[in-house]
Order: sequence, then structure tokens, then C-alpha cells
Amino acid sequence: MRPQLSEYPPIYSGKVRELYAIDAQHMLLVASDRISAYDHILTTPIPDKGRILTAMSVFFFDELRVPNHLAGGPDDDRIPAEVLGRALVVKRLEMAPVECVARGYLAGSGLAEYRATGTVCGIPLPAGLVDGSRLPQPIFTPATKAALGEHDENVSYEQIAATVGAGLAARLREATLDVYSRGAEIAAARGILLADTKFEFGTTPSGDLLLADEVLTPDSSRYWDAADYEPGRTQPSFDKQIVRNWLTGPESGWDRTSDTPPPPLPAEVVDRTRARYIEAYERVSGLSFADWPGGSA
Ligand SMILES: N#Cc1c(N)ncnc1-c1cnn(CCN2CCOCC2)c1
Repeated sequence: MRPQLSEYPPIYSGKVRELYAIDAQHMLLVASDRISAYDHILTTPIPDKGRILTAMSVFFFDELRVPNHLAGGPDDDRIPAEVLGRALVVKRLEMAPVECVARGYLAGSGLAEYRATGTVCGIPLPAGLVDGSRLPQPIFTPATKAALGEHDENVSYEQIAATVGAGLAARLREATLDVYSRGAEIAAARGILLADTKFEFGTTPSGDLLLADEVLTPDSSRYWDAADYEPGRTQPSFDKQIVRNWLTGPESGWDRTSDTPPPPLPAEVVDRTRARYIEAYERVSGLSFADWPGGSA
């Protein structure tokens, strides 16, 4: 008999995920069907988004064989039925206070910083790079964790070393670049470019460094379709472009520069977005989402 979610005290609620306490050593990491766009959490959920992104994390945890915080499988008996397929039992770690970002391409805050300084997190880059340029090699561009609703602040490696110590900083950089590079290689072989990603790591009482949180999902990474890749412009998001285009198009009636929240999404936009998440998972993993636990089936 599976427990009720209400039996687990809530610990943390983020934009699209929550953490609950199972016991002194374990937590339940729950991914919701919520989707964000233009710094808003939309009122319309994307059915199965939580299950699809949980499946993606589990694929990469398994495929990359990186020491991680998983303490059970997606059908672990400690997972309540109401969140089966979109929740994972994880080891409770001492989290490093660092957003461990790897960038293989120039976009977002990295592009903005490069345009202003020619560097990202103090790392000098070649002149002449444009929006979407592939970098000569992936770079570690850490950030400090921002309060909910705020943007993380890019910081230098030296600042991270001053915060967490030189030894842990070096381990974080090495693990971040290793996992990103291998994950991006797997995705690229299947026509999906992982432009950048954000990892979180924690340590066990014995000092082991484990990869935590979610791994190489479209919420923690920029997913681009290699077939549409064209440096020199903003690349379309593999998973969110349908939503973005509708929100900024004439049909939504929404002005993203206003303070008004985005309107609900039409069913057609929801359906197409769900299909994009499933396509991303099945292309990257080579697995069928129909085989993943939970859902109405
Ligand atoms: N994963 C993990 C983890 C762990 N394995 N042990 C202890 N703490 C954490 C933890 C606590 N907060 N965060 C920030 C990321 N959150 C993830 C959930 O959703 C909200 C954001 C991670």
C-alpha cells in the first residue's frame, strides 16, 4: 500500500517542483505539470510534463552513470500513487550553494555578459561570437542561487572557490563539464542540441559528491532542434517555442511588457507542447514514454 502525499511534510516549493521529507535520510522530489514562460508560471498545466521530465532525469542518471542522489526507482514503494511517475525518492544531501552551469553555446545571460565584457563569468571568449554561437569548448559558468522568482547571478570560478573552498569548487567544475559534455553528445547524436544546463550537487556525510536535483531536462537546459540551428539569431526552444509564440502572437491578447499575467493556453497549444516534451524524451533516450510509470493508463 503506497503512502499518501499528505503523510510527507513539505520542505520546499519551487516554480515547478516540490520537495517533501520522507525520513531523516530521504526526501521526495516531485515534478509538477506546471510550465513557466517569460518569468510567469502559467495557469494552464501541460499534462504529463512532470512525468516526462522525471523520465528524462532518470534516463540521464542511468545512462551517464554519474554518482547521484537517487535512492530508489520510479516505482519505489515510498512514492504516493498520486505522484507516481513524476516523483523520485532521493538521498538527503548537504547541498552546495552553487548553480553549476555548463555552456556549450552562447545564449541568454551568457550572451548578454559576453556582449558587455567579452567574457562569461570571467572566462574570456573569442571575438566575433553571435547569439547561438557554439563555444570552442564547454565552459563552467557558475551562479549563485537566487530567491524564488529572481534570476541567478553569474559569478566567477574564483568567487565560488572563495565560497565553498578550492577543493569542492574544482570537483564541481570537473563534474559539471563532464556530465554536460557526455549528455550533450548523446543528445546531439539524436538531433537535439543541449546549449547549456544547470546542475545541483550535494555531499554525503562521508564527503561523496553526488549529482542532485534534475538532470539535463528542458527545464534545466536549453534544448534546440539541430535541424533548426542557425547562429546569429535567438534559437527556437524545442519545448517552449509553441507556448512563447502563442503568448506573443495576436490570438492571446497578452502584452508581455505589461504587468498582467499570461492568459490560459488553448487546448491545441497544450497538446502540441505535451507532444514536444514526449518527442524530446523519446528522441534523446530511445525509449517509449508509454512504458513510464504513472499516468491515467
Ligand atoms: N535535489 C535535491 C536535494 C537533496 N537530494 N538533498 C537535500 N536537498 C536537496 C535540495 C533542496 N533544495 N534544492 C534546490 C532545488 N529544488 C529541487 C526541488 O524543487 C525545488 C528546487 C535541492
